[in-house]
Amino acid sequence: MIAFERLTVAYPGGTTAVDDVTLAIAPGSFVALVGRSGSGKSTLLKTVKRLISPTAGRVLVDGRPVDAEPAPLLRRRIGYVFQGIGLFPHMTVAENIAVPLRLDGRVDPERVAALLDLVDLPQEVATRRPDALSGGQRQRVGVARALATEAKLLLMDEPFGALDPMTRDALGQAVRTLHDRLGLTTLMVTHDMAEALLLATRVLVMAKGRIVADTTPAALIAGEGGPEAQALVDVPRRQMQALKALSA
Ligand SMILES: Nc1ncnc2c1ncn2[C@@H]1O[C@H](COP(=O)(O)OP(=O)(O)OP(=O)(O)O)[C@@H](O)[C@H]1O
Repeated sequence: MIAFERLTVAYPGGTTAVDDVTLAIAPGSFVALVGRSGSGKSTLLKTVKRLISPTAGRVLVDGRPVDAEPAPLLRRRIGYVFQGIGLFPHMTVAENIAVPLRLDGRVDPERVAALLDLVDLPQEVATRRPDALSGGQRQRVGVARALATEAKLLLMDEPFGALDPMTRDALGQAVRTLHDRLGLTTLMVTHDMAEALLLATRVLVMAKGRIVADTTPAALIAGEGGPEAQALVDVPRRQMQALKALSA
């Protein structure tokens, strides 16, 4: 569904954010992209939606280079959820969800209602503005909007970053359920290795612009994937041990 071929992104200041990355993501997979701050995760993700152009190499979606069609057509096929969500504050929830539908020329109140159902939001929030919702509810609106045009590819950049742990956990599970139910291909950037291990079918670890581990959650928990990956897995592992020690 996505292929990166010898992809390099160097920013004008001289930082090579993505350094010669080659990998393919199969349809239906839920891939978590983890790594320390500044390792290049967001930059890699943004090249899929053509928000950033590569310095070298190319990105393919559905077997076609992303620059083979006008950007709006490409973007319509890709749902994108990020931490700040970017809801329009002066529009109602329904209007926000309808933005991609309007661009498509097919605003339909029934579709908006179905999307609210899909993300488990009550219909009564449709007429509220985003500032009258909780952070978790706003994030659900972001997911509904991302899926409005029936995109099969979902990109998420720290989608639950600003949420409390219980809301974060519930939303993570909800997105995984939607992924399974709708047959999506999902690529999610997260700082949280526990979240990656619990939600993803495959985990990519980035360091200094390179993919340094590409494996399954089970293999990572078994101690595989190399030192960078294990440094990240060690965080939830140590927390679990500390909790066990407390209850002993
Ligand atoms: N617009 C930009 N101009 C110049 N350098 C940039 C730009 N955006 C990102 N960078 C640099 O590129 C590198 C990778 O940044 P990127 O945001 O992709 O990392 P990240 O892994 O997503 O980080 P974080 O987890 O903190 O969001 C960093 O060194 C960053 O400072």
